[in-house]
Amino acid sequence: MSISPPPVPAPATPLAAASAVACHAHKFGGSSLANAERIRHVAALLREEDAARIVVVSAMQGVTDALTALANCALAKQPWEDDFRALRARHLDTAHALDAGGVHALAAWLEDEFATLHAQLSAPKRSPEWFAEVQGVGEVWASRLLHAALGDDASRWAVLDARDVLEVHAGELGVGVDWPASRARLLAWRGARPHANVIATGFIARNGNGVATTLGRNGSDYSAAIFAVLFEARELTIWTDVDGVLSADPRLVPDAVCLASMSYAEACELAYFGAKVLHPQTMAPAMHAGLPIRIRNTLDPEAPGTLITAQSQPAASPVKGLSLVPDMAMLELTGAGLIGVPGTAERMFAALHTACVSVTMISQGSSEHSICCVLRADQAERGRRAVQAAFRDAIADGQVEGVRITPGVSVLAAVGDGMVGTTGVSARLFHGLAQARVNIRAIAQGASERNISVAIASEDATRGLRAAHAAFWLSPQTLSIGLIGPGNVGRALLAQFAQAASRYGGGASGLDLRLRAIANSRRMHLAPRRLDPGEAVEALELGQALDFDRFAAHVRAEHLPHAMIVDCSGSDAVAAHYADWLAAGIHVVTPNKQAGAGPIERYRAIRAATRNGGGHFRYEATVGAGLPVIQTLRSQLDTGDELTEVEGVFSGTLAWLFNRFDGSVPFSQLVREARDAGYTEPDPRDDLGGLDVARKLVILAREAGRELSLEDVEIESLVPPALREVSREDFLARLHELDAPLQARLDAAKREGRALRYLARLDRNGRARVGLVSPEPNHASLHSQLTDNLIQFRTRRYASNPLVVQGPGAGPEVTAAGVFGDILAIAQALGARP
Ligand SMILES: NC(=O)C1=CN([C@@H]2O[C@H](COP(=O)(O)OP(=O)(O)OC[C@H]3O[C@@H](n4cnc5c(N)ncnc54)[C@H](O)[C@@H]3O)[C@@H](O)[C@H]2O)C=CC1
Ligand SMILES: N[C@@H](CC=O)C(=O)O
Repeated sequence: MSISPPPVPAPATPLAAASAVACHAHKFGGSSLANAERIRHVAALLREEDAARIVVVSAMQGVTDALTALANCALAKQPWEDDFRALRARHLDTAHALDAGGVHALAAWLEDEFATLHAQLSAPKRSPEWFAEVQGVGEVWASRLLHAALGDDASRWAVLDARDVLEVHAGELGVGVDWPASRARLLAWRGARPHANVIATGFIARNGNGVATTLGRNGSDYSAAIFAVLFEARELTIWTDVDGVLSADPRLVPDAVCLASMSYAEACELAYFGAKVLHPQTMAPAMHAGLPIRIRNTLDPEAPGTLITAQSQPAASPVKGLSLVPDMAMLELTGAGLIGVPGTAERMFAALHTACVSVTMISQGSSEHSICCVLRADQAERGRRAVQAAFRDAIADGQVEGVRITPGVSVLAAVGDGMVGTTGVSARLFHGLAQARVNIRAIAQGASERNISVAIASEDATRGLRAAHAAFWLSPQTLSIGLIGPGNVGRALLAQFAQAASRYGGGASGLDLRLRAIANSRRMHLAPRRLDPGEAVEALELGQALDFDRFAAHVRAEHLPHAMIVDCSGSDAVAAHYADWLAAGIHVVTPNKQAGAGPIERYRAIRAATRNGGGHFRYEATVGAGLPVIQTLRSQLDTGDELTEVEGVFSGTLAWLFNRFDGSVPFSQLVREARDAGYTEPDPRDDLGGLDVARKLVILAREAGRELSLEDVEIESLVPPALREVSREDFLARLHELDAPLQARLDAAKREGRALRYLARLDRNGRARVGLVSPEPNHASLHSQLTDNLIQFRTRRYASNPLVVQGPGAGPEVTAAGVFGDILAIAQALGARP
C-alpha cells in the first residue's frame, strides 16, 4: 500500500514566529481522560514540561459512543433520557472533583452544556450537522475539564474549540483539510489569545460553510497531527494506555515487544493491516511536514515509547510488526478463458468498486488462470454477486468456471522497511507458519517489499501470528519448559538453571530456556512468560490443583517455537503421559525410570511417537545419573556394534552402602545416611529390593534392542518379606530389621576373605539377574569407591576387554547435570550451539 499525503501548503505567515515560541504537541485519548483521577494525572504531566504546549484531547473514555447512541436513539424516537442523565451525572461528578471550590464555575457551565444537548436531542429538526454537533460535544467538555484540572496554572492556558479554526471538507479518500483557511483562522484566534499553551478539542471541525462536522472515528489522532502542523510543533506525543507500538497484538502474542522506533511507512502499513497504531490518515500531515510522532503511555510516562519518523531506525529484525485482520473472505475467479485476456482484472475490480466492496489483498499467479482477492466477510456475498454479474456471459459460455467465496479467512501481514532488499524474510515467515502447521491460502507482496501478506484460515490465525512472531522476534531455540517434581533432583536442576541463566536466556548462545510451569504431586503453577528458577518452588505453593492436560497445553505454547517437559518425579502416573506428550510434539527429558523400564507396550508407544515426527525423548540420567552410559552404548550400536553382555554396579546407593558396610556401623544407619544424601529412590526399598537396579538393566537391554521386561529379571531383594508391603513410613521406622540378616551375609563373605557387592548382569544368552554377591578379589567393583557406578559393556568390538563407564552414579547434583545435559542435547538437535 502506498500513502500519498495530501499537500500541506507552507504557511504564508509562520505561526511559530507569530506565537514566538516553538511548541510541543500532545494528544490525550479517552483512556487517559477516563475520570477525575486520570485527568489530574494528565494535568500533572503537562505541568512538568517547560516548553509551550498544544494539547489535543479526545472525549472522556466511552463518551463519543454514548453520544452517538443518544443521537441514534433520538433519531429512532427511542428512549434516551436515562442514558442522558447518566452522562450528565458522570461529567458533573468529574467537574465537582476537579473544581471543588468552583473557581472555574465548571459545574454551572456543564449544566448549560447539558441543557443545550437536551434541547438538541428533543428538537424535531435532524440533519447531518445536528448529528455531528451531538457526537462531538464530548471533546468540548473534556477540554474544559482538563483546563480546570490545571488549577493555578490554568491562566496560562487557552481552550480552543476546533470548530472555530479547523476547516475541512469531505474528500474522495476521507476528510481533507483546508490548510490556508485553517491557518488564517488560527492566526486570528491566536492574536486574541496570547497564552503560551493551548488545549484544543480533537475530532471536531467546521466545514467551509461554518457548519460543525467531525473527522470520523479515531479522528482525534488526526486532529492532533493537523494541529501539530498548524502550530508548527517540534514533535507530537500521542498518549495512550500502552507503552508504544508493539510488534503484535499483545492479547494474542504474549511475547510482543514494544518497538523503539518505526518509519511513517511502517506505521501506515501496520495501521492499515489492523494494528491499533494510528490511522494512516493521522500520519499524512505528519509525513508531509516531517513531524516526529511519539507514542507514550500515560500510566508509565518514564517509558520511552515508540518514535515514528521518516527514517526507519535499524533493528535486529527486518520485520517491524505483524498484524492480523480477522473476519475476511476470499473471492476467487477461475477459468481457462481468463488466460492472456486483457482487462479481466479491470472488470473484476470495477464490479467490486461499483458494489462498494473494499479489497484488502490481491493475488494472481502468472498463469492468469485465476485471480483472487480478500474482502471483508460482511461484503463478500455482495462482492460475489457483483463479479458474477460482470462475468455472466463468460460463465454461461463456460470460459469462466465461476466465482467462489471462501469464508473464515484472516490476513496476516509482516511489515518492515528492513525487508527491502533483504533475502530470506519470506522464507522465515513461511517456515514459521509451516512449523505451526498453518496452511497459506494466498500470498501477496508489493514491489515496495515492505509488506508480505498471507491469507490463512481464521481458525489458524492466532497460531499463525504467534509462530510468525516467534520466527522473527525470538531465538528459534526458545524452549518453553515445564518441570515436574521439584524434589532432590528437581531442585538441583533449578539451581543449575539459575546459575546458567545469563548463558541460556536467549543471549549470545541463541538458546533460551524458559521455565514456564512447575508441578509436584499436588499442585502446579503456570507462568505466562517466564518463571525465575530461584522462585519457582515458592510460586508452586500458591499454585492450583495439578491437571496434566492443562500443564502440557500451557507448556506447548503456540507463541514459542519448542516445548519440553522435564519429569524429575519417580512417578509411574507421570510416565503414563509421555507417549501423548511426545506425539503432540513436546520433548521429554527425565531421570525417571518408569517409562524406560515400564510396560513394554508403553515403551513401544513412546518410541513410536518419537519416530513418527513427535518430540525428542532423552533419559540418560536413568542409568548412572550424570554418567554417559546410554550415549556410550548408543554410539556403539549406531556405528554397527552389537551388545553381548553387560555387567556391573548399577546403583549408587548400593555401591555406597557396600563400600561403607564393614560391620562397624549398623546397615540401617548407613541407609538413613544414603537417604539423607539424596542417593536413594523416593522409596529406598526400590534400591534395597533390587528393583531400581533391575530397571536400569531393562533400560540398557531395551536400548540394545532386546525386549526385556522387569518380570524377566531375576531379582534378589535385601528387604525382608515382612517389610515389603508396609507403608514407606513404617518401613523407615523398622529399618533396623535389615541389620541382622545383612550382618550375617557380611560375616559369611569375610570368612572367605571376600566383600559384598550388589551387581547386575545381562549375559549373552539374555539371562538377566541382579543380586548381592561376593565377587572374586580381582573384580573391578572392589576397586570403586563411594557412589561409583561401574558399567562394563562387552560387545563384538569390546569382546575380550570390556568398555567401562565408571564414576559417581547417584546424588541430586550429578543427576540434575545429566538431565541438563539431555536438555542441551535436544536444544542442539534443534539447531542451538550451547
Ligand atoms: N536421587 C538420585 O540420585 C537419582 C534419582 N533419579 C531419579 O530422579 C527422580 C527424582 O528423584 P528424587 O529427586 O531423589 O526424588 P524426590 O522424592 O526427592 O522428588 C520427587 C518429586 O516428584 C514429585 N512427584 C511425585 N509423584 C508425582 C506425581 N504423580 N505427579 C507430579 N509430581 C510428582 C514429588 O512431589 C517430588 O517433588 C526419580 O525418578 C529417581 O529415580 C535418577 C538418578 C539418580
Ligand atoms: N537411587 C538410585 C539413584 C539413581 O538412579 C541409585 O542409588 O543409584
